[in-house]
This record gives sequence, structure tokens and C-alpha cells, in this order.
Amino acid sequence: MDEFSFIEAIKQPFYRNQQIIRGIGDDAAVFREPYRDVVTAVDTFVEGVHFSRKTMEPFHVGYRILAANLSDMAAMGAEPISYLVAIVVPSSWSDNELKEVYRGLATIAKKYKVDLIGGDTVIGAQFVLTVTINGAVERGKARYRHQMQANDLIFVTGTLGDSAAGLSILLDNKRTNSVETSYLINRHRMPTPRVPFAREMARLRCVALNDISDGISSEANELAQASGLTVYLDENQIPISKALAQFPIGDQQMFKLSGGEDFELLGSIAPSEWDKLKEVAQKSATQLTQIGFVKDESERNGKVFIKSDGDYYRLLEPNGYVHRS
Ligand SMILES: Nc1ncnc2c1ncn2[C@@H]1O[C@H](COP(=O)(O)OP(=O)(O)OP(=O)(O)O)[C@@H](O)[C@H]1O
Ligand SMILES: Cc1ncc(C[n+]2csc(CCOP(=O)(O)O)c2C)c(N)n1
Ligand SMILES: [Mg+2]
Ligand SMILES: [Mg+2]
Ligand SMILES: [Mg+2]
Repeated sequence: MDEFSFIEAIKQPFYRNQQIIRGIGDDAAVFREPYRDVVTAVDTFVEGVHFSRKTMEPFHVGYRILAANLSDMAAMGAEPISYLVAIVVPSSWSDNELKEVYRGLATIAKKYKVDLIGGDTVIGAQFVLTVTINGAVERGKARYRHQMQANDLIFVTGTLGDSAAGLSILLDNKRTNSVETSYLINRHRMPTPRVPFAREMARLRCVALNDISDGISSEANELAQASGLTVYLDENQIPISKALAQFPIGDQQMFKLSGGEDFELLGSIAPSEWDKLKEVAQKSATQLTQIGFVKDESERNGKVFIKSDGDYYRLLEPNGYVHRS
């Protein structure tokens, strides 16, 4: 199929969001946002780095990249609206495989009510998929990492480590037909960005948020550094799924602290707002757990400490996933 028939094939018949004035079909898309702040982010997905033929079908590739972008919108407290896709695809990929990538994109786009408004298609040597997402947040209400305050409680949504456990099952060929195995693989391939939870939080004051893409050890350090405060975590309070609990304890620890790709939200909130946050979690059917607290302790500021058993806190280095050249 040539580039132009391909674009015709993936074009949405209509746009769900009325802010979109012009989508696919001109030199650029146009959207209007009169009263809110526009929020934008971009993420890239590369064969051999973010997925392989062993870990994902083309459908999951599309689903997973948009999940990561939606999660960044959630981490800013924003309502996601539209996205653009730039794809470099080797000629070894069939038309059908390419369509499957777009079916994955369209499936999660429908769930989260976002519209595909443009992109770019290029034939090249290696598969690279880049998605830019646009959203909006009530003026001045974006959730910044530096908004963490001393004495805040630290919370996390969902459970951690599932995605890394699913990945390890796929890479080590340990796939079985058990419910647990399927659950973990599904969490790796089709994560759940916490957009409803983040949007339901709109009326709460002073929340800092970060989404967990590299591993909580990294994102907790980002919060500590951005706010110039000290984060204390209790490892035993970090929620894990029943499926992950079946792994050896060493793997559980590694997956939940530095596995990454869970796309859960890590955040902080004043203790006085905790009950309201519990209501938010209930309304959005999202699991919510307190896993630590924040202190202002001059020489320890910018760092994260974690305790496993007893009262002893050790330094938690940012040892999540890092791209290196
Ligand atoms: N190549 C780049 N050029 C310009 N800005 C960049 C580049 N790479 C990252 N950034 C910016 O740096 C900041 C941190 O990016 P990072 O990718 O670590 O955040 P993230 O998207 O939340 O995490 P992740 O990509 O691991 O999910 C963001 O503001 C991002 O836009
Ligand atoms: C085949 C294969 N090997 C390794 C991994 C693990 N992995 C890749 S990127 C990343 C962090 C998030 O990326 P980014 O920071 O770019 O959003 C992680 C944990 C994988 N998913 N697939
Ligand atoms: Mg990024
Ligand atoms: Mg992020
Ligand atoms: Mg990263």
C-alpha cells in the first residue's frame, strides 16, 4: 500500500473532541483551547529497546505507546485530547502488521476519547514509533513535581512490578496458561494510564505527581530533587499483585522498585486532604496506597530513603531504566 492510501485507511471518520478545528488532511492540525492551559508531551518506541517480536504483537505496540503518552497527561493532571503519530517502518513489516499497530492505537484512543489528528509515515531501516499527545488542564492547575511539600504523604496507584514481571516471563520463555502469567503479560502489553484518577483529583489542592515509567526508585528521586525535600518510603507498604507475590522475593523487590513501565502514578498530598483523595480513588475505581511521607531535612534533601524491615532507612538510588549510548 502506498503512503497516501495508508493515510486514508487510518483516518478517523469523525473527531470526538470539538476543540479540533482541523485534523488529518492539511499541512498541520489546528485545535482551539480558549480557557485552559495546553499540555503536550512526546514519547518514542523503538524495536529492540521498548519491544521485540517476542514481547509484543503489532497491536500491543500501538496500544502501549499511546498508554505511555496518556500516562504523561495523567501525571500532569491534564485531560488528553488529541495525538499525532510519526512512524518509521521497515519494508519487512507487512501492510497488515502496520494496520494492527494503528488498531492498537485506535483501541486505546477510543477508551480515553482522544483523536488522531496527524502524523508522518516514512519507510526506513528500523521500526520507530513516535507519538505526540496534546491535552489541557484548568488554568494554573497542572500537577508539577516541585509542588511536593514537607509533611505530605506519598501515595501510589495500582500495584508495582507487574509489567517487569510480565516482560521477564516473555523474554525467558516462561509463559504458561495460568491466570497469573496472563495477567502479568497483559499488564506489560496493555498498561492502564490513570487518567480518570488524575482528572477526578482536579479540585484537590497542591498535589505533586509523576508517572512510573522507569521504576519508582527513579521517579521518587525526581520528586525529591524537583522539590528539594526528602522522601521516606516503606518497602513493605508498596502494593504488589497476587501474581507478582508468586515470584522469588529478590525478583519481587527488583521488579517493584526498578522494573518500570507500570504507568502508575506516584504523588504527594497534604495529610489534611487524604480523605478527599480516598474518595477520588473510590470514584475512579483506582487502588490507592500510602507508601511514605516527605520531610524537610537540609542535608538529606533531594534524596529518597527506604525501609524494608524494622526502623532502619537506607538510601534509595535512582536505579530504574536509563537509556545509555
Ligand atoms: N531529546 C530531547 N529534547 C528535548 N527535550 C527532551 C528530550 N528528551 C527529554 N526531554 C525533556 O526532558 C524532560 C524529562 O523527560 P523524560 O523523558 O525523562 O520524562 P518522562 O516522559 O516523564 O519519562 P519517560 O520518557 O521515561 O516516560 C521532559 O520535559 C522532556 O520533554
Ligand atoms: C524487549 C524489551 N527489553 C527491555 C524492555 C524494558 N524497558 C525498555 S524501555 C523501559 C523504560 C521506559 O522507557 P522510556 O523511558 O523510553 O519511556 C524499560 C523498562 C522492554 N520493554 N522490552
Ligand atoms: Mg519521555
Ligand atoms: Mg512521565
Ligand atoms: Mg524513561
